[in-house]
Amino acid sequence: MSTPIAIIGAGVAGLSAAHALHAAGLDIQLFDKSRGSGGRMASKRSEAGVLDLGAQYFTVRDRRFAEVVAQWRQQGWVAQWSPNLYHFNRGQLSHSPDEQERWVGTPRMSAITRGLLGELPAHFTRRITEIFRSDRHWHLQDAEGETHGPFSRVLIAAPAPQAAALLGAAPKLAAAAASVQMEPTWAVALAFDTPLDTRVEGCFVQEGPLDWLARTRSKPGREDQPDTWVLHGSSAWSKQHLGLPKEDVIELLHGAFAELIGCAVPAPRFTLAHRWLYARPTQGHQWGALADGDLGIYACGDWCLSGRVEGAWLSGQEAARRLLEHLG
Ligand SMILES: Cc1cc2nc3c(=O)[nH]c(=O)nc-3n(C[C@H](O)[C@H](O)[C@H](O)COP(=O)(O)OP(=O)(O)OC[C@H]3O[C@@H](n4cnc5c(N)ncnc54)[C@H](O)[C@@H]3O)c2cc1C
Ligand SMILES: NC(=O)C1=CC=CN([C@@H]2O[C@H](COP(=O)(O)OP(=O)(O)OC[C@H]3O[C@@H](n4cnc5c(N)ncnc54)[C@H](O)[C@@H]3O)[C@@H](O)[C@H]2O)C1
Repeated sequence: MSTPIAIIGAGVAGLSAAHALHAAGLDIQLFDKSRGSGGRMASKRSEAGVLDLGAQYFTVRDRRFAEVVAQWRQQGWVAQWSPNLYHFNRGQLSHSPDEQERWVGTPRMSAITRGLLGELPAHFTRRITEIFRSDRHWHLQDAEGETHGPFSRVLIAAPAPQAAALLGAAPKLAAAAASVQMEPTWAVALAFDTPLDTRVEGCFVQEGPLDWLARTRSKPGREDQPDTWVLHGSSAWSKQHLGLPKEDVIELLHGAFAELIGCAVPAPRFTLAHRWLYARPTQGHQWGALADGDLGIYACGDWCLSGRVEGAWLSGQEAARRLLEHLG
């Protein structure tokens, strides 16, 4: 058996790379600090059903991604979502239909990463704190003080600030990752006993504290759920209110929602708030992935491309391609 490759991060990018490397016949091992896969495309189980707190849907622009999404559809991992779309601007809620194809995981966003993970070897609740070289191989140190290895190569698929912290052995890659600013997003979920009397199923909000809101049961595979809504704070608002207690965030975003939705909004029977510290890069890049083939260190993630699900998947593919190219 060959010395395996370590992949840090089991979000879309890490799993995209893992798949490509596994398909090429290489041994890989995934490490993630969370309890499961998905990263920012994770879904949370709650007493009000499953909630997509991060990525809400994805669009497809790249041909290679279109091909893989067609396979995911055949496997039953994704379906098209055609919400009754609105936008809110200058105090007005307006119907805003368009022709864009939008996709969601079924019956939850995390079905995609769960499918990609399959039987791949993975270690969860392992926050990697250091990557070091010894005896011509790489080793990982985790937050519990445990060491993992040896590995022939290491691929880091974490958000840019977290990747930068692990890239000490590759200063040029570390500098590139450290140059990427990522902004936070507060996400709030509200569940109502009586369905809200509105036709809105998704809304782009262009002013005030909110950026986006979606009605969960309008998404395929979630029709039987209670009437839950996911609200996202804007980057500016989320940054300004980063340290606010969750109860206050819920109260403020619930208030903003009630003001714009245009129907009576009773007290929710269930609420939840989640803070995404590194939700989105402030700008896209065209790096594809970062690589130092001599050292055997690679980095990928949405921040290397578009800051979206598609960018994350493509970046994972590019990191794997460059690794395989270096292997010859
Ligand atoms: C609120 C929100 C809404 C969004 N909406 C959309 C949308 O509608 N459409 C869209 O296309 N995109 C959306 N996005 C963006 C999309 O979710 C991301 O682009 C994509 O999921 C990023 O995937 P990734 O694999 O690059 O990173 P991540 O999903 O962040 O995966 C990185 C993984 O690395 C792990 N990790 C980090 N550091 C360590 C460490 N030291 N040790 C071990 N593991 C570590 C993390 O736990 C995580 O699982 C949204 C994001 C957020 C936060
Ligand atoms: N909140 C966060 O942290 C986010 C991190 C990363 C991405 N986020 C949002 O994801 C979607 C995905 O972008 P996309 O794939 O380019 O989607 P899109 O549907 O094409 O929308 C892009 C952008 O265009 C505007 N828009 C699109 N359709 C309409 C419409 N029918 N009416 C009005 N405006 C429309 C809107 O501003 C969209 O944001 C994207 O929403 C990221 O914000 C969140």
